[in-house]
Amino acid sequence: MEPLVFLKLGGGTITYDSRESTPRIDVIDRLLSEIKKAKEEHGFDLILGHGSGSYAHVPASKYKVNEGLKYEFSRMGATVTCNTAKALNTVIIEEAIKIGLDTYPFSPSSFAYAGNGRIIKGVTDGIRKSLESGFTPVVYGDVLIDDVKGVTIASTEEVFNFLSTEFGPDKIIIGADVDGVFDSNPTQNANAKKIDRVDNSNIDTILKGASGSNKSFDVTGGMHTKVEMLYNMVKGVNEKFGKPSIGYIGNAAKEGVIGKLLSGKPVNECTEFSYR
Ligand SMILES: Nc1ncnc2c1ncn2[C@@H]1O[C@H](COP(=O)(O)OP(=O)(O)OP(=O)(O)O)[C@@H](O)[C@H]1O
Ligand SMILES: C=C(C)CCOP(=O)(O)O
Repeated sequence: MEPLVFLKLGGGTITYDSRESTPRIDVIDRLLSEIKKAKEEHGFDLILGHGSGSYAHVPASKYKVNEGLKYEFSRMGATVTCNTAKALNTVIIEEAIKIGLDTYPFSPSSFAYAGNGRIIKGVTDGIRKSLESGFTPVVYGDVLIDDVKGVTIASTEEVFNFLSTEFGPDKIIIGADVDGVFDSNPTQNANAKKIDRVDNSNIDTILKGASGSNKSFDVTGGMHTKVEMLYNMVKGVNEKFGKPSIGYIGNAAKEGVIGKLLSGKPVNECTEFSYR
């Protein structure tokens, strides 16, 4: 069996923040090419995920989708948000087709079910079989039907968290628009210092310095949620599968960083996560 890697392409990297529902096609193509090359050279299995950026975060925030079916507009808002998330997924798949990367889309709204904001059930046979058949399955942050709230938002990290308990990935990479995790928000504090490693010894301190996203429309918690969920995934794989899993938050906006992380080459623009 090949090593299994999860890779998220952050919404802030693959879309324009200030232009609603506008993809950065050049960045998407570069990242997909880095992925294709690394896969051809190193032969790992990959589950690819992508955030929503200025696509679904905008209606999710406008229609307060995370509050569930509370308002008269909630059902329509959930459908618009779900459809908008799918629209970016369609762009990613179209670009992968052009580049020759064999992807296959899996919408979390169709395979996963939530309970009070967390995924509690999901059918993953199709994802497993697609991996065995040589595809790169592609998932994304989506709207899910929720047992308690009616509907909820599941970030790509939440989807990865669920899939990590099923598949036990060896490596989990979160591609963001910063060089990793800093001791405070680097886009607001020029003196912020980058953290090279996160593990059992410093996770609590690091979480204190990791705040939300800079984007006004973000509904999934920014860097704080990423740090918390990535650490928990790495820990969870270690405990459930009895093997190490290594995590990275790295700068997907800088050329070559994702390719190197996928290939196991040294990278400065990242923070490494482990559990001992
Ligand atoms: N301690 C920190 N270290 C690094 N970045 C931080 C920190 N605290 C806050 N941030 C902010 O978090 C942002 C990354 O989170 P954000 O949710 O915007 O990423 P994203 O890749 O667009 O993800 P998503 O796809 O979930 O929207 C950075 O651009 C930065 O402004
Ligand atoms: C806003 C929606 C529907 C999903 C957000 O997912 P993320 O961009 O991975 O945080």
